Amino acid sequence: FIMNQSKEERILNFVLQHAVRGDPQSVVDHIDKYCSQKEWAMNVGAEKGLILDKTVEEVKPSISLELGTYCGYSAVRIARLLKPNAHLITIEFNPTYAAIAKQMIEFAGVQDKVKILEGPAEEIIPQLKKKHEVETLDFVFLDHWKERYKPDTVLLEECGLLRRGTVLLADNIICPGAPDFLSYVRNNNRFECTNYLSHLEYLKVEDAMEKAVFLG
Ligand SMILES: Nc1ncnc2c1ncn2[C@@H]1O[C@H](Cn2cc(CNC(=O)c3cc([N+](=O)[O-])cc(O)c3O)nn2)[C@@H](O)[C@H]1O
Ligand SMILES: [Mg+2]
Repeated sequence: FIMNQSKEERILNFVLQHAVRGDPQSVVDHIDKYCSQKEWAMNVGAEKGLILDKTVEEVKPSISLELGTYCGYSAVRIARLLKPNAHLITIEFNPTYAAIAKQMIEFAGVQDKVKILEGPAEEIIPQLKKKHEVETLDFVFLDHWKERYKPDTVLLEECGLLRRGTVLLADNIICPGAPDFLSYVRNNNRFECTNYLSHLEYLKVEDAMEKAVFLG
């Protein structure tokens, strides 16, 4: 247990030392092993990760966006399921976390499918069309600050990044909770919502994910 390292560095080093390079499933499994046995961390985890997997397999997105990269656990989890030539853009505003995630994504061998953009989502979302050649998004995974879920959803719509059928999937609907996002999408007749009850990563605490399909 190396004290002068951050928890995120210890997670990365555990993966670098024990997981199989180039094997995204091995990276995902080793992050889950470390965070369930040694130190809790806010990765979406294995149980909610299955809901994420099923949604990605259902949508078969060509262009996906993730808000809140953290150590890259869900970026690797999503990228491992993407079809050839499909891409994930993931936004992370903490440079230390972004550097960890970059190494995690490269070790997993999915770096050709993932683009990490550093900065606050509210600044980067308006740049996606012109600067990052995005037309519209097929899939969005929300896992950043919970009070940003609603404003950034409104921003995505205002920037013309949602099209009929774009699927949003939001983590932590119960814990820590995103009440304004939940009431916004559930009371907005332009979203079709589904709730998936689950548990908080690595704990017995209840949590849920919300799927909100944009109806155009
Ligand atoms: N506006 C933003 N733009 C870009 N990145 C952001 C933004 N806000 C936070 N982030 C980044 O998301 C990452 C992860 N993150 C996520 C959160 C919010 N998520 C949680 O707080 C959380 C908390 C618990 N929990 O407390 O049990 C469980 C979870 O699954 C969670 O996602 N805060 N930082 C961090 O690296 C942060 O820099
Ligand atoms: Mg989360």
